[in-house]
Amino acid sequence: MISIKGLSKYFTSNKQRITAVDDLTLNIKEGEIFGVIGYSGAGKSTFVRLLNRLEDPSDGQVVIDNQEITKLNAKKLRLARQEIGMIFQHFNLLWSRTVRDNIAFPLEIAGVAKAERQERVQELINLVGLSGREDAYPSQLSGGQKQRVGIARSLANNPKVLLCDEATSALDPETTNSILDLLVDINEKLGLTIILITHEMHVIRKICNQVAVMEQGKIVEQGEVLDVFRRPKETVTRKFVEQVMGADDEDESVSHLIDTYDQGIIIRLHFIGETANQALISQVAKKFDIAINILQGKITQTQAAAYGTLFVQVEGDSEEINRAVSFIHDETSVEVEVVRHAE
Ligand SMILES: Nc1ncnc2c1ncn2[C@@H]1O[C@H](COP(=O)(O)OP(=O)(O)OP(=O)(O)O)[C@@H](O)[C@H]1O
Repeated sequence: MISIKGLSKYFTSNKQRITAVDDLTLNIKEGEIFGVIGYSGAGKSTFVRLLNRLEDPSDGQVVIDNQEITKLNAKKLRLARQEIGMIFQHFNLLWSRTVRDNIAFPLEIAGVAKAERQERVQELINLVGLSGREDAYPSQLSGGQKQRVGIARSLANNPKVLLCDEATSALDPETTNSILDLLVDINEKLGLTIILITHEMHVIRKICNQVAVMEQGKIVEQGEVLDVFRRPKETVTRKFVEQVMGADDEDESVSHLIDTYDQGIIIRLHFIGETANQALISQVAKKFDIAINILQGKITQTQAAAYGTLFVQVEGDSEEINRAVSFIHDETSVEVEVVRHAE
C-alpha cells in the first residue's frame, strides 16, 4: 500500500543543516497497523508529514496506493490527500464549529451535496461512538471525545490510509486504551492501513503488527512487534521494550529466587505465541502429580500474542517433574528451562 524509497528531509536552522529524516526506505502492507516509535527529535513527525506532503521531501519517493505522491501537482495532491486521513496529538479541531460541523468540514471541501453529507456525518458519529454529542462544541468535550471527532473527520472521505501523529499522547491511560481500541475497530471494519507514530511502547504493544524504531532520522530496527519484543537488537529498542517489560534484571532475580526457595526445582517458562499462561499452568498441575508455585513473572499481551517470562517452583517426585517438563517442552510452544535442579 505504501512504498517509501530514499526519503530525506533537511531543514536549515541558524545556518546549520538538520537532517530530520535520513534516507528512509520502507514498505507498508495494506491493512497493516504499522507503528513508528522514537524519542523526541528522532524525526517521526517530519516522517509522517512527508507521507501526505504537509512537508515536502528534500529527496526520495513516496508511493501510496500506486500514486507517486512526491510527483503530484497541487491539484492532484489535494485529491490524493482525500485518500490519506490524519489525526493529531492536539486534535486540530475547529473550535467555532460543532462536532457535526467539524466532521462535515472535509466533505464540504470535497463538494459533497448537503443531504449526502448529513447522512455520512451521522454514519461517522455512530462509528466513533459520539451519538448524542452532535451539537456539542470542542470546548465541551473530553480529550477522548475530541480525538473521536478527529478520527471521524479524518475518515469522512473514505481514506485508504490513516496517519496518526502521537494521537494518544495528550490522553490519560484509560482514554488512550479506548482510542486504541477504536483504531483497531476501524482497521478491521474498514480495512484501513494505519501508520501510527508514538514514543510509547505500550501503544505499539497494544495494536501494532509491525514496528519501526527511529533514531536520528533513520530506521534503526524494524520487524514484527513480537519479534522486536523478543530480540531487541539496538540499545534504543531495548529501552522501549523496558517501558513495557521493566528493566532486564533477570540474572539478579534468578539468583535471588534460588536463594529464597530451597525446595523442589525452579523453572523458567518463556511465553512467545498463542499459549495462554494460566491455561498451561493449570493443565500441567492437573495432568501431573506435582505442585506448582508461581514465584515471579512478567507477561504482556501484544497484538499478536502473549509474551513474557514466568518463574515457577515445582515440587514432587523427580520423575513426575521430568515428565511435566518434557510435556511443556514437547507439546507446547512455551520455552522451558530448569534454572535450579533438585538437590
Ligand atoms: N520546520 C523545522 N525547521 C527546522 N528544524 C525542524 C523543523 N521541523 C523539525 N525540525 C527538526 O528536525 C528534527 C526532527 O523533528 P521531529 O519533530 O520530526 O521529531 P519527532 O521525533 O517527531 O519529535 P517530537 O515528538 O518531539 O515532535 C528535530 O531536530 C527538529 O528540531
